Amino acid sequence: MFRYRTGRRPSSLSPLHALALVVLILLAGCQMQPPEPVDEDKMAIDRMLSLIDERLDVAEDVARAKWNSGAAINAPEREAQLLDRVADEASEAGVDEAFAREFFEKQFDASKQIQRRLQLRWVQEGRGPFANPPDLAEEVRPVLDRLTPQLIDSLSDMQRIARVEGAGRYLEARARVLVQDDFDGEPRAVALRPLFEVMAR
Ligand SMILES: O=C(O)C(=O)C[C@]1(C(=O)O)C=C[C@@H](O)C=C1
Repeated sequence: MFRYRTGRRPSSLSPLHALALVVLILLAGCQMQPPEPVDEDKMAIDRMLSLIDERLDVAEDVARAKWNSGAAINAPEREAQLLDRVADEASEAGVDEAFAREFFEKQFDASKQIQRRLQLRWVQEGRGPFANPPDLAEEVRPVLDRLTPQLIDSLSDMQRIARVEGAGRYLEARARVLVQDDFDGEPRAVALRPLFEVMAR
């Protein structure tokens, strides 16, 4: 038969010991919290990620324009032109030129990955030309051109935040929320690589 046992068990903690234990657990908990960037830095990281996502989104318009015109996905002369501008604007903004260059090269690579994967899909589907493709020179590239100075501005924030403890961890967590993961997240990983390389974990 079930019997409720009364009386103190020999191993019971005294109230003082219990309190000390609670304080110790709380202290350990505080120490285990990984360091986080301050709110202002978090907002700057979110802004950077949103801009990267916006730029990746433009790749589909580029792919549609090129699908109809038959232009090559790789456009090295356009990349060179953009990189010249990036170098000028980066040095004006105090952003390390090599960092800015590497960052934009990876954005081009990510865009080309998306364009190739989309066009491959359209080939497999036996797609014809699009009815209303966007105009590459008049409509699509100007969108990318407007993003360039904003991205450079954001790179200057990233350069400042790079040594902040926990910035890399925050970047990683927020990237999963704010940046598209199309095509198994490969273009996203490519676009973010230069940031992960500089961010403190
Ligand atoms: O403007 C184009 O033709 C694009 O394909 C876009 C873009 C870019 O991301 O800026 C990507 C790849 C090209 O090699 C050049 C530029």
